[in-house]
Parts: sequence; C-alpha cells; structure tokens
Amino acid sequence: MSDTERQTATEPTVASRDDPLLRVEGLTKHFPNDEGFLSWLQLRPGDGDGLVDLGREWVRAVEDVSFEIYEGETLGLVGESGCGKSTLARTILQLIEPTDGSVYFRGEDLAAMDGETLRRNRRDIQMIFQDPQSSLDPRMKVGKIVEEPMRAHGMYDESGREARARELLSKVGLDPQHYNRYPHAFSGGQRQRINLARALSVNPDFVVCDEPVSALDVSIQAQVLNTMRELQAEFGLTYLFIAHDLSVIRHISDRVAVMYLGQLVELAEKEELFENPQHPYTRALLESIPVPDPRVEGTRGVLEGDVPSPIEPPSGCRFRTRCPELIAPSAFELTDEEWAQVRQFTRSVTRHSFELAGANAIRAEFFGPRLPDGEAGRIVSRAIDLLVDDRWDEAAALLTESFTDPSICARERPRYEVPAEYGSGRHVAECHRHREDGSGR
Ligand SMILES: Nc1ncnc2c1ncn2[C@@H]1O[C@H](COP(=O)(O)OP(=O)(O)OP(=O)(O)O)[C@@H](O)[C@H]1O
Repeated sequence: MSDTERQTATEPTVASRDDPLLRVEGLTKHFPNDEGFLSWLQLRPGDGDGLVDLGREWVRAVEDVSFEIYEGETLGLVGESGCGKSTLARTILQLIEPTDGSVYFRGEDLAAMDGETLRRNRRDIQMIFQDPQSSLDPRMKVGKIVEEPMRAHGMYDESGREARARELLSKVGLDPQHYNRYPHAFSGGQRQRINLARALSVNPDFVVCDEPVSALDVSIQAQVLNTMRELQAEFGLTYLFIAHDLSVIRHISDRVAVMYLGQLVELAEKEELFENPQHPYTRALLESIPVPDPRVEGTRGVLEGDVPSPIEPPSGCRFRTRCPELIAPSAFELTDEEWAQVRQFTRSVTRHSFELAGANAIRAEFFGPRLPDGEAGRIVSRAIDLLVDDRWDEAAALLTESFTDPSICARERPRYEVPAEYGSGRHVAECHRHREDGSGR
C-alpha cells in the first residue's frame, strides 16, 4: 500500500476529520463464572473483608475492544448470540462496570465522571432494548411512559411534558390521541415505537439500540428501521445498532463491526464489508444469510464446530478453532492441498468425527494416495498409529501440538488494517492472512 493509500485508509468515514462522539478503548468485561459447585469451592474467605480468589473462573465476555463512532452515523454491531454484544453495550453505558479499558463520550472518560456528571451525560445517551413488551410498564399509560425520562431529568413542566410526549408519539408514527392508552393495546412494532419516543424524549445525541427489531415480524422490521432512519436525520442522532441479523444491519448501518467471542474481528464501511469481506468469519456469516430465492433451500456455508467457551477462549485469533483458513506453521513446507488435508485430519481427530478403520483406510480417507513429505508426514503417520490403538486423545494432542499451536494464528492476536476497495474509510480485518498486505495496528 502506498503512503497516500495508507493515509486515506486511516481516515474516519463519516464527519471525517471531527473528533469521534464516542471512543471505546481496550474495553474488557469479565464476569465471575459462579455457576456450579467447583467455582464455589474455589472461593474462600480471605484475611480482609473480601474473598480470596483461588483460581476462580471468568467468563471473558468482552476482551480488548476498541472502536470509534462519529456524529450522525450508525455503527452496526453484528455477531452470533452470546458473542458479547449486549455486554459490550451495557459496559459502554456504564450500566455494568468494565474490567478494563475506557469509554470516552465527547472526549470525556465516562468511568471517571462523578455521579452527577454521569447522570447529565446519561441524558445524552439512551438505550432501547429488544423486547418492547417487557420494557414497558403495563400499568402505565403510554403518555406517562414517554414522559418518564423527562420527569426524571426535571425537563419541562407537566403540560410541557405532555405536549412533547404527544409530539413524539406522532414523530414515531403513532397517533397522539393514543396518549391515554395502555401498552397492551399496541402491537409489537408499535410498542417499539413507544420505546423510541421515550428514548428520544430527553433529546439524546447517542442511542444504543440492542436488537430493537429482532422480536418483530420481518414485514414490520423494515418499517421500524425506516422510522429510525428518519428520526436520526431529523434529530441528528448517532446510533450504535446491535443485531445478529446481517440483513437488518445492512439496512440501517453506515459502518459495520463484526464481533466473535468477545472481540471485534472486522470493521469497515457497510459496502466495503458486504462486498469485500476480509475476515473468514465475516465471509462465513455472509454465506449463511438465507438466500432470498424460493427455489434455493436453506442456508449455505454454515460454520463447522461450536463456538468455544468464553471461559477458555482460544489463544491468538479466537476464530482459529473454526477457521477454514488457518495458516500453516512456517516449520513445514506443505502445499496448500497438503495443509488442507492436515487441517481436516486434525479437526476430525479432535472431534472424534469418523469411525476407526485400519491405518491404510484412514490414510486413504484423509490423504489420498500419499502422505505429505518430511516431518509433517511422519507426525501424521504417528497420529494414525495412535488412532489404530484407539488412543484418540493422544493423537489429537500430537496433531494439535504439532500443527495448530505453532501456527501464527494460535500465537498472536491479529491486528491489521487493509486497503479498502469501496469508499475511503478504514478497513480493519483481524486475520493473519493480511500480515503482508495489511498494515499493523
Ligand atoms: N452476568 C453475567 N454473568 C456471567 N456471564 C455472563 C453474564 N452476562 C453475560 N454473560 C456471558 O457473557 C457472554 C456474552 O453474553 P452477551 O449477552 O453479552 O452476548 P450477546 O451477543 O448479546 O448474546 P444475545 O444476543 O444472545 O443476547 C455469554 O457467554 C454470556 O453467557
């Protein structure tokens, strides 16, 4: 990449040279894993007032996440269930205390604010949740629900609040005459509109939307998303928009961040991310979008294996245990085909995913007519001997130690910025495949 290209690639996307509205730096959240007898045993009363941590287990829900959001944009955050999206959102909002890292809102560290300053800033930062049903008090009339945050922040007098609530109901596409109705009289989509009106009542600058349309019928989703877009333009809002559904993310976002097992693996402008994805996980996610053609059934490209536990995430790149593009250790000189065979064999042995047969049959099934040359072939041969003796775990350990652990993917966390093909924004792809064409971050 030339200097000019690199310079362009590091510039922000929207509101280009302005300072970000929100800057998240190295944000980390670990929860104690207190489920079960073992973790109870691992805690003992200490000398002081607390408990001594004797090897307590931690759920590493969010790990060293950094990104920026610029005024007026929507950053979409996408990832599978359990990857840490909600925890990230709640930690940003200081609803839960970060284990490490900082969140700067308009350049000020939210964690360092005293109670009153944080309270004032909270007015500027609102959140809407997935379930519009449970977040609305069924005993309160809709008008009062919308007025509640204004009352909490001492905004307007009674009649001023009512006038604003009615105006907001109309802005979000509801009938202001319904001010005196109760939430149960509204459909799911309408209830989410009530939530929107409530969030906007205190005139925030930044709204964190945690799966706001996931509980709605697909036909309603687009309408609510369009309203959110219109409100964004009218009120100058900035959104962090969380969803597990890529088509929703595509509809609403300007830039997209992809999360996997507590970390961001890719971040780019929307078009760049969808047209030129550079992380194998993003590519797998994109390939698993249901194809909108009734003649094509089901989904494609579903990933192999399960997401590892966030209690013991893989070293290096967290996606490497499922990655179809794991990089071969430099000690071996393998062709691409041989490395693909070794990887497939290692995965299958680790997962016990085939029936045991004789050595020749195993060899033929995974390697065809001949094993790789040299040391790699000798290791594979030893592993096959162990399998023939039904020593699966030893074979798996040998293959993992020889082929997986020495891979750069297992040793270092990847941090690369790659040249963007679409638009002029930064494109971050945390994959070691880019160690030559990308610039380190
Ligand atoms: N209070 C908690 N204590 C322990 N573990 C937690 C806690 N909250 C979340 N986790 C764990 O942290 C990980 C991330 O959870 P989180 O809810 O943030 O993911 P998510 O991507 O928002 O998923 P979903 O879309 O299903 O809500 C999960 O493994 C979850 O079990």
